[in-house]
Amino acid sequence: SHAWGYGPTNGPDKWGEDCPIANGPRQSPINIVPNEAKFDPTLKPLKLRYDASNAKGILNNGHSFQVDYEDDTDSSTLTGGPVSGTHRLKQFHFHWGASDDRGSEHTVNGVTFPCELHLVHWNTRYPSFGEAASKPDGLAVVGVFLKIGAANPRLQKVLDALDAIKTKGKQTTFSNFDSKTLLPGSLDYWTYDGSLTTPPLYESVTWIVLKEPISVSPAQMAKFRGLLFTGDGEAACCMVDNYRPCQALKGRQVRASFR
Ligand SMILES: COc1ccc(CNS(=O)(=O)c2ccc(S(N)(=O)=O)s2)cc1
Ligand SMILES: [Zn+2]
Repeated sequence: SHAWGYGPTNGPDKWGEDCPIANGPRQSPINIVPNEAKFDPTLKPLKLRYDASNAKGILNNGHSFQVDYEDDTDSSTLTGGPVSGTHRLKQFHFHWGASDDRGSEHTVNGVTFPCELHLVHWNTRYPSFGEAASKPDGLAVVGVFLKIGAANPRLQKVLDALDAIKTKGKQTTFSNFDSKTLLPGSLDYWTYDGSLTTPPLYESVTWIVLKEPISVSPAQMAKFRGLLFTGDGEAACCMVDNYRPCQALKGRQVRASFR
């Protein structure tokens, strides 16, 4: 069976053929309707403590690119927020569009953003990421919207590394990067129970979507769009529109950490 992707023959509307959970009760992403999100005063502030020295490498995985972190100690963690216990940062990656009118996975009142950052964390009540990834409380992903504006200097180190990982399977070292610098000033968030937005689509993610976007310039967006889905020697296919459309809420409650 040909691998999943974002094309006409292997894209999101085909994923259910290999992954029946694609039509499950807690799929992601979703459209967030702020007026229908209930402020929950019991939600704790989000605590993100990241150690720049844990950054390991940057990889073109053929669907996006990701920056991988050492996760053998509790030095880069998410605590508080809607989750209990400690979650370790595993990787961050992005989703983006072929043009600035689309690209994010979550939407807000139907509004799309050109790009969305995902910081993936796993619950240390489980022995490893692989164990946690399929458990209902196994993962916590922080989503950050990117909005067209001034160039974001915090993105530049990541974007400058992309020339070295243009094609699928390429990776290079990437060290000393504090992913906290990618976060906006406010950590106000919406949270809901969801899933991975790519196969295996496990319903294991507590989503934490920040209300405040960070900026990205058109020139910086062009760098994302310079990547390829395809590997060396294959017919080149631009890595764009690597986002899953919004999924049905199916009765889920979205909570807000702010009034
Ligand atoms: C076979 O075991 C596994 C376990 C986990 C994966 C997925 N890998 S992953 O967790 O990094 C993510 C995929 C999609 C993410 S999103 N867009 O929702 O933040 S995170 C693959 C195989
Ligand atoms: Zn993602």
